[in-house]
Amino acid sequence: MKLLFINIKELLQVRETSIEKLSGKEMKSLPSLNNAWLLVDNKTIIDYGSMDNLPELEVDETIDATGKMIMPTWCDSHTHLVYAGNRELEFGQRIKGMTYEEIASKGGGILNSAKTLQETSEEVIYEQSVVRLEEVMRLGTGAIEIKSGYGLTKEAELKMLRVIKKLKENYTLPIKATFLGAHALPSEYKEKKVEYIDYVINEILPEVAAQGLAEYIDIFCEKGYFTVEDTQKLLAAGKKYGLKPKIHVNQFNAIGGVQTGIENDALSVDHLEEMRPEDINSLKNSTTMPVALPGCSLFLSIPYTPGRKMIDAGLPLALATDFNPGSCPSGNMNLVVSLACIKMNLTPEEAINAATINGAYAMELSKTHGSITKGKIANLIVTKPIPSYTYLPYSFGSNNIDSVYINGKKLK
Ligand SMILES: N=CN[C@@H](CCC(=O)O)C(=O)O
Ligand SMILES: [Zn+2]
Repeated sequence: MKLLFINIKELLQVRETSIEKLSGKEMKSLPSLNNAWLLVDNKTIIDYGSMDNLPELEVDETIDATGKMIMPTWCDSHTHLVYAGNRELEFGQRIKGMTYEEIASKGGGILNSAKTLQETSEEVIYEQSVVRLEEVMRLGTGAIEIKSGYGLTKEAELKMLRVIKKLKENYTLPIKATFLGAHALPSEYKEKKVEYIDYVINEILPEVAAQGLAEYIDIFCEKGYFTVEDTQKLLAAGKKYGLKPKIHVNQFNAIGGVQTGIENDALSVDHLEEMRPEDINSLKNSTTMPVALPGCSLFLSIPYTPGRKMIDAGLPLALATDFNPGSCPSGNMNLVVSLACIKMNLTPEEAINAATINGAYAMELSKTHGSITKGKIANLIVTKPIPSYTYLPYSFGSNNIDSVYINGKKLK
């Protein structure tokens, strides 16, 4: 099936050669082609060029994209999209003045979601997750990472990971699974944190690995949750099973988790709302991608990751949603890109790079996704007619997406 898009107002994120990621000043440029055509064969990007030089091509379908832009789909490298129920009651409590930490310390927060998930059947969790996955795909997400971490027992963690596996089987976009057994301390383990970490390492992790249910391992390295020592111990154990780290660090406090992540060759360190100069320095010359989650900052009214400062220091940066019931009940990458510009002072070019190619890197997908490059997978966003790509982050809250293609196929 050959598909030809013609009269594309601007083809964005066009990279002749495949790149892994962009850092510092490189993020300023978003290469594009005006008045372009794009040829897709089945699921692969075959060729592109200017309409001034459109060759004679035999195709099955021609799509006129007059006034519209085409770009790679968003790569959302940090989500908790599989969960049960919601936390709207806590939303009300926060509006009345309680903090996220206070709610968590009273048994709400992650433990609340874990209780609901434990009591919900695998089928129902799957059905609820499908609704969210299809929604974010229609919003332009074409590659996604999903974490466990609302199970907190062997049975419930495996149940979550099986739901992720079923999503992988039934949807054609790439989905990466992360094991986040150390997301919070279950109440049965209060005052017994060492025992819980040992339970995660000795009981759950081997089963996750044996069943091939995860690519990555994660931990919430934070005051009141898990320490740097817990993080070191868990990541070392994960390594034995070939699980690379992608970890939650520096959300409320900077306690050294960035360095532990880097020392353990973390693919990414995520959140980073609280960054010390030494955290920025440690990330220089590392292969670890820093990931900002501005939707979480918006929803919890906490500081935004100092993305401007980090890019100015020469670092790469990826953007992701953190889609979860407690700190960011939205999986809308378009909003994330707007927030990165409005609240973190990223330019539209930097934000789009962070949400495409750098997001792909944070899921080990940059060889196949994240840019318009010959041979890459045709996961595409076709915008509505818009004046420029700056209009995407500028018109925050508007849906500028006309259609989305996954593996060269238009979503219904
Ligand atoms: N901070 C840790 N985990 C999630 C929130 C989980 C929750 O509140 O349910 C996050 O990334 O923000
Ligand atoms: Zn998260």
